[in-house]
Amino acid sequence: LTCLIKESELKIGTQLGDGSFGIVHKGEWNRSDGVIIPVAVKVLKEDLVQHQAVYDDFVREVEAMHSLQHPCLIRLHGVVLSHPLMMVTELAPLGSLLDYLHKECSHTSICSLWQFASEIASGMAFLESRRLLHRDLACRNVFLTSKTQAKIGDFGLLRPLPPGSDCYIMTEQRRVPFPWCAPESLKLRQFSLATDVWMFGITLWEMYTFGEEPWAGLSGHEILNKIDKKGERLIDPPAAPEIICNLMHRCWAANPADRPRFSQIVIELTSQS
Ligand SMILES: Nc1nccn2c1c(-c1ccc(Oc3ccccc3)cc1)nc2[C@H]1C[C@H](O)C1
Repeated sequence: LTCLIKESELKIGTQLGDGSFGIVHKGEWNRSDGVIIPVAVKVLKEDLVQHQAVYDDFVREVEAMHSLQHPCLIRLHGVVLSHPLMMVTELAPLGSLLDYLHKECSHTSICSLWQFASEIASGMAFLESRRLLHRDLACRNVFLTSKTQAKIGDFGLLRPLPPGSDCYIMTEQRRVPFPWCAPESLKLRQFSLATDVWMFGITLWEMYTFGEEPWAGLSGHEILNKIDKKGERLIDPPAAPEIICNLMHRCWAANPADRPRFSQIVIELTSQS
């Protein structure tokens, strides 16, 4: 494992919050070359890697994540194979985009949101180019390393697409974020590059509503009924420019094949800004 970190190299500080799969602390990593790096340390929940098979699977995933380097992805520096496991990653001093939107609320300028949207699309286009799914794209899993830099995190238990197929049937009992899910994910537990695009549309909606909860108060069944049977979609956020509303609706096309690819979305968001 190329990215093993010894527990003795880590100094764990204050708790930053409760991320997905575990608690996150601020920390310092005393790298073997003597450089001290500010990091975030995700202490994974025990039950996550209980069984040896899951543990081995996870260690393989980490190898894949460690190899992904992109300016719009939170860098995974390595893991500490302690009990519980710890993931040592790049620190995002401004925390999650969701918390930032709630705190800053409408003080976040529309052009900052546009810049964040372009950066998220760019990070997702990189995952798409490696045929890797995120499966849990949402504002809670986007982090700010500065007021002008958003990075995607928690591409944690991403699953490489089975060779030759373009969708992944979800099996493990991982909790599914219903309000962010495409109809085919809710109906058939299918996840694909196109379902990541649907989730990007929901993430855009979260951004331009400054962190509102999509389909608040509805059950998975009620959401599926609305988006699948009735073809309903979330209300256009008043703060969203026409072009962003148009993009959201294309990401929410009922037929996955009609949704844009991230490579296309990046071109639209960067050429217009
Ligand atoms: N890196 C961070 N910096 C500051 C605050 N943070 C970070 C992470 C965080 C997110 C994901 C993660 O694990 C990864 C990252 C990349 C790829 C795979 C897993 C570690 C920390 N989580 C938080 C806080 C926000 C949430 O409330 C907990």
